[in-house]
Amino acid sequence: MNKRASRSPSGTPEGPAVQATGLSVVRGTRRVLRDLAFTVPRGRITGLLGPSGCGKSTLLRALVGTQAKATGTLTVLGRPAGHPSLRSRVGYVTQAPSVYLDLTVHQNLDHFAAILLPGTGRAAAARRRAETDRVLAAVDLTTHTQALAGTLSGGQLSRVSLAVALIGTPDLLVLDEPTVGLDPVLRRDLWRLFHDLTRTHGTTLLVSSHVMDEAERCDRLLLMRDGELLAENTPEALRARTGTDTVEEAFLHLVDAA
Ligand SMILES: Nc1ncnc2c1ncn2[C@@H]1O[C@H](COP(=O)(O)OP(=O)(O)OP(=O)(O)O)[C@@H](O)[C@H]1O
Repeated sequence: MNKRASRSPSGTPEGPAVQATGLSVVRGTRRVLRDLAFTVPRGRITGLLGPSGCGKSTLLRALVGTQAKATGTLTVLGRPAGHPSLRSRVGYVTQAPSVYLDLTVHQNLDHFAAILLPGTGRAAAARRRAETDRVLAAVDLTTHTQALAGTLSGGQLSRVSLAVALIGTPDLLVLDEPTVGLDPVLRRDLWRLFHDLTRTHGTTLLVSSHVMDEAERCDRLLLMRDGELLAENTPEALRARTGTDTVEEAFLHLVDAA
C-alpha cells in the first residue's frame, strides 16, 4: 500500500479522498452542477456515471481545480480542490488526449516526467527513466515508444495520456471517459490496470463514463443526471435498492422515481 495514499502530509490518518458539500457550478448562464454532496472513498474505484451532458466533466474539472465559477466545499486529499500541493498527488486525464503530437511517445513522457519528477543529476535522471519505462509498460505501449504521437490511433493516444497521469504514482487518478473508442480487449485490459492500481498502490480512482456496463466494474458509483446526483452507493446496493438486475435498470428506475 502506498503510504502517501493512506497518510496525510502531516502523517495523520485521513478521511475520504474527495468530499463535496453544496457544490454548484455555473457555465455560461446555466447552473450545470446543482448543490452536490458526495464522498469518494480512498483506495477504491468510484464510477461517475450519467448521460452525455449531465455534468460529469464539469465535476471532474472542479475537482482538479480547473473549473471556474465553482461554489460550495470541495476537499481533495484533505486540501481544497486545486491546491498547489495536490499537483503531484492527483493525475488527471481529460477526454481529449493532451500530448504533443510532434513529439515521440518517449519524448512526451520525458517532458512530463521532467515537470512531475524534477531534480538534477544522474540519480534523478535514472529515476525519471525508470518511471517512464514503468508507465509505458503499464499502458502496454512499450512497442511504440519511438513513434510520433501524431501517428498513433485514438486509443493509443489515450493510453499515452494515461501513462503521463501515472507518472509518480499519484494518490488520486481522475479519468474522464478513459475507455471511449477503445476495443473490448483494451477496455478490459485498462480496467484490469485500474483494479491493479488500487490493489498494489492503494490509488483512488474516479472514472467517468456514460456507458452503464462499466458501472459493474466499479466499487462504488455516483449516478448523475441533469447536474444533480441521483444516487451514491455500490452497484450491488443500487440494484438491491431498486429491485433491478443491472445498474442501467437501477438508473432508469431512479430517474422515473425522481
Ligand atoms: N463553456 C460552456 N458554456 C456553457 N455551457 C457549457 C459549457 N461547457 C459545457 N456546458 C454545458 O454544461 C453541461 C455539462 O457539460 P459536461 O461536459 O460537464 O457534461 P458531461 O456529462 O461530461 O458530458 P459528456 O459525457 O458528453 O462529456 C452541458 O449541458 C453543456 O452543454
